Amino acid sequence: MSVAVVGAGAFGTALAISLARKGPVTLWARDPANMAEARENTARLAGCPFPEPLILTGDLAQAANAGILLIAVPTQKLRGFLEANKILLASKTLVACCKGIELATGAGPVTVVADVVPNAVPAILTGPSFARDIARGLPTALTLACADDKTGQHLQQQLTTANLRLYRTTDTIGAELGGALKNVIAIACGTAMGAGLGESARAALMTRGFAEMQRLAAHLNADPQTLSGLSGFGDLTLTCTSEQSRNYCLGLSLGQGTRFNPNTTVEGAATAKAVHLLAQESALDLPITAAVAGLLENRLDVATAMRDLLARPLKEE
Ligand SMILES: NC(=O)C1=CN([C@@H]2O[C@H](COP(=O)(O)OP(=O)(O)OC[C@H]3O[C@@H](n4cnc5c(N)ncnc54)[C@H](O)[C@@H]3O)[C@@H](O)[C@H]2O)C=CC1
Ligand SMILES: O=C(CO)COP(=O)(O)O
Repeated sequence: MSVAVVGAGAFGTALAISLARKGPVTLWARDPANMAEARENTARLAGCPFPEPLILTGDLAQAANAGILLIAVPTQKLRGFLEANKILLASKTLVACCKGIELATGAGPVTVVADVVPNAVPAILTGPSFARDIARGLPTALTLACADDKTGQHLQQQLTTANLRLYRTTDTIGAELGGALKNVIAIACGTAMGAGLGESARAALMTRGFAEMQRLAAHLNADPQTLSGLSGFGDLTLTCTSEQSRNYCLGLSLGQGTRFNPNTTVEGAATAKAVHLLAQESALDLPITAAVAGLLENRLDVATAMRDLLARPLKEE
């Protein structure tokens, strides 16, 4: 079955470049003109030329000729994109390539796809990977989650490349939660590092953040094993420790009190608010997520957030 990538941001472009190394792949962009001339996405992924088999198009109908569509638009834009194009996308295998929880509904990307295009087969591709690493052909391992295991096996075969190794699960809820929540914890870690609180504080936030991820996952009936895999623990590790991460960098600027470019895609910002709301509705204790939401909504400053976290009642690990 042929593959197309829909959405030519950094991640969509990188996936298309990677897949084009093993055969023809179509990349749909809202505005392909500059990329067509340069054969490169200079705005989002400069320095990574398109391989010859990458077919760039601005015509979504052309991309939708493929049976498998990788949808790489930010989570908060996913529903609108699907609504606008659901006739073209009907009956396709739609693989969400985004990490977040929808602010308006508390739903993850797979649920959003299933909601809007009920006759499509939904899946998600997630895990530790910077777009530039994938585009450069560096070794990367990701999680492919699809509730229908037969389709999952097919996707795993189709989307694995020489450098991009996919593991498979049927636990779509666990996979989407891992990818969404690690961004929130990365903002917390960046904030701590930016404020000069040190690497021990970061390790504590990563570990207790992981406990929050597991708590929410259990509440939503995800498989705890999934959170320990690439889409959870793996991506948490990458995102909380690298200045290549936009979520981590937003945190750094919060900690340092410096300006951050508001046009940057930082999925953890809306997700922190969405998950904080969800936790309040379900009486779940997610203190790091609550602190990140408070910082982003200017209800808290860094010193107060840290003091509050340290002053919580002592408990068993
Ligand atoms: N950049 C990275 O290293 C990685 C990103 N991701 C995930 O990929 C998703 C996309 O992120 P990036 O590609 O990095 O963001 P980006 O900021 O580079 O690009 C976002 C793209 O979405 C397009 N877009 C926005 N709204 C749209 C709409 N309504 N309809 C159609 N297209 C629309 C924009 O034109 C842009 O091309 C995010 O969920 C992110 O978490 C996942 C792994 C790695
Ligand atoms: O998801 C990513 C790495 O796995 C990319 O992280 P950022 O969105 O924080 O840049």
